[in-house]
Amino acid sequence: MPGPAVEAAARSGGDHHGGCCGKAAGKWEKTYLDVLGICCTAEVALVERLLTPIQGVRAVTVVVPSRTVIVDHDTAAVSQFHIVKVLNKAGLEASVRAYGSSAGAGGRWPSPFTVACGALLALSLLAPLLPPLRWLAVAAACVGSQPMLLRAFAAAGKLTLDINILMLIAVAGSVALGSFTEAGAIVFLFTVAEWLETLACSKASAGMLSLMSTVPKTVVLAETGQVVGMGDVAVGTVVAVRAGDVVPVDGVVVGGHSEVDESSLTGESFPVPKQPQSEVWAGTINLDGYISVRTTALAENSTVAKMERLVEEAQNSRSRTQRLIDSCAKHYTPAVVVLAAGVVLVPALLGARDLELEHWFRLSLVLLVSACPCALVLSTPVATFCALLRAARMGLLVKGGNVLESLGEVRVAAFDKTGTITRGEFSIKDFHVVGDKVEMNQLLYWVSSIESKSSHPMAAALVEYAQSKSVQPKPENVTETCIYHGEGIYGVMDGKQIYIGNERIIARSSCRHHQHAGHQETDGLKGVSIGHVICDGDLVGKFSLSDTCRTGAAEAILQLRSMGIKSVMLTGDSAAAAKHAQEQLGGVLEELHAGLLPEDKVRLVRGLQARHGATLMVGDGMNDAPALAAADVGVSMGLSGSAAAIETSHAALMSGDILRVPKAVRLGRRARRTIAVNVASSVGAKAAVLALAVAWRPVLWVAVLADVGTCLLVVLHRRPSRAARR
Ligand SMILES: Nc1ncnc2c1ncn2[C@@H]1O[C@H](COP(=O)(O)OP(=O)(O)OP(=O)(O)O)[C@@H](O)[C@H]1O
Ligand SMILES: [Mg+2]
Ligand SMILES: [Zn+2]
Repeated sequence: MPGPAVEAAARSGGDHHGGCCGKAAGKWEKTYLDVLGICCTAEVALVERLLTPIQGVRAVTVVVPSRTVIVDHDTAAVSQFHIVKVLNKAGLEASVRAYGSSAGAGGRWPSPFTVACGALLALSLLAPLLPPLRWLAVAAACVGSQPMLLRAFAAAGKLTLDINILMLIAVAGSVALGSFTEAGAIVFLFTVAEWLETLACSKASAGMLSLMSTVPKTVVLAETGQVVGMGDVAVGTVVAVRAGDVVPVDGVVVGGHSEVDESSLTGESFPVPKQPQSEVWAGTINLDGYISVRTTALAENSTVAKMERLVEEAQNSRSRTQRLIDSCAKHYTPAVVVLAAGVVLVPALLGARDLELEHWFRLSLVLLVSACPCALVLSTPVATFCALLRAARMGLLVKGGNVLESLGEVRVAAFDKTGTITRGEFSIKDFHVVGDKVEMNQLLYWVSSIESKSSHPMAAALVEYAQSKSVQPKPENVTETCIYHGEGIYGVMDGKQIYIGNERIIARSSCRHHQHAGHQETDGLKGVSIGHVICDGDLVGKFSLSDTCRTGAAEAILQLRSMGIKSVMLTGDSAAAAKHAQEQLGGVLEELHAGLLPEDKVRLVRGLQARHGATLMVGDGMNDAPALAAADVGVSMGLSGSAAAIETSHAALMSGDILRVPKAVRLGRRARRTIAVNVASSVGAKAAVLALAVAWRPVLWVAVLADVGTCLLVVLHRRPSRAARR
């Protein structure tokens, strides 16, 4: 394992950076930094203002709940250590996260400032015995506020009003009022709370998917045994993967047999058997056996790299609630600071003196301390961050906070049949020629060669069936193909125009004498899907295939029903096949819609949204993309074909376990509840402190305790519920 190198998503070849900005095509790197000094979104503005102007920095992403800053920069123009220096000059305690290590290495122990502050404060409590000791409280405040001073100056320099400035004013105010102990207590409370928050957040960021850290940087070429760097591997290269190795690339097995642990991607820990033609993914573990794999995607385009980028972007995409809170927070802080100033200036101008003025001054300090909406502003991102991570660990990639919120609001679930409710592994029940124009082997040769061009689950079954009759498909002899979603596939072979598909494709092929008589001989088999082969306008073959429902499909639909969510099936397959699946499920589905074209699915999803509200659609990412995009939450299932699906759907379920769908809805609901509790407690605590200050008397350290206490509560209030853990 190479040393802690930062993820080098080196984009090789004609990198689009080389040209456009006229710089030497540098090596773009993503540096992950732990920045302990981040308290809440107030510091996000500060970090962005510090880093964005640096020459060579292309993008800065701040993930507040894990105190992670991800900087996309050109190493030729700016080194990661220069970036760290800029952040540390502002007292943000930044460090480069070593690759694959658990994040947040720093912050294990309170900083020496905090310990010294605590010790001095404790000594100052002996002041009744020895009065001069009370000055130790001021010393405690000065020692403990070192880090705050640095950040306050940096924030002031960048004209951002952040918690450090407010706290310093409050400390200075209480020293001015002669309550030294209170000044020391504010600093001590604040720095201890910061340290505890850092501990909690480093645990969270340790969970941050650093999947890429599991992917090796070198590969072994299969034919020469030579070890080469990942950057030199082109698509189509055959690499060797020995037992115990981590699969280095996405690819297709071309030789050997083994079992692979895909839990890093799907969250499912049972080993999956792999043989020639099986797909394997980078980041999964080759448990036993030796396989040679033909690369189908380069390192940074691998599914695991897409997953990692997706989780990062998801952390950064703010949900509707969060945007609302952040915009309120932006106005809240300056408004409260102005109010705090007014609360002391007005009485002073009206001639208030001594005790009365002191009361107003204390009240204005309490207002100041309550001015930073830390807890409120953290309430959404922390809960969202943890929920997204938990989802990713169970193989569900959710694209951001608002998708998570929508998951929590779902009222109806629409399921695609093939590959979603059913395994999408068809078996051929019957395959025969019609008429005497074409004999069987010729038919099998045409069908399997043309179907080799289709990614439809039925196509694989038809190709396999032909091979079982020792007919080898020759896709290279297919001179033209066209996929008709919802109908079938068209291909030209040996000068013949061949259509393969369902009823609709017969109409499309303007098949001359299609008699409906054909139905009865194959409809006998219950619930099978019927396929037709038309060659130059003549019906020359028929076949029927059937699929089995996934285990757990009925259970998943029942669980959704127990959560008040109704389930419907939308399928392009025939009504017989849909009814057959419904019987296998024990009739749990409330509605069946069959024989749909992809655009029909979109129309039906919109109908469900209009009738019931938030709609969840679960389908395979390929031909259900429009319906998945139309739903409030479109979940694509299955690891294969997920690369495309990840782009089009709102969430990608990497495993085939349909029981994760109700689990995901529960996760969304739980995240919404946590956010509501966090918002209520942070607003409630501030209101209580202010009410106490006005009604009784303003006590500064209570205000600080309330502020940092609710921050801590929000950060710690993330226990995964038993349900979500199950
Ligand atoms: N490559 C193909 N070969 C043969 N028939 C096909 C092919 N593609 C589609 N069809 C026919 O068109 C019908 C609809 O296809 P479509 O992919 O829209 O739905 P589906 O995937 O079968 O079902 P679902 O909508 O539940 O996923 C299929 O049921 C099948 O009868
Ligand atoms: Mg389909
Ligand atoms: Zn804050």
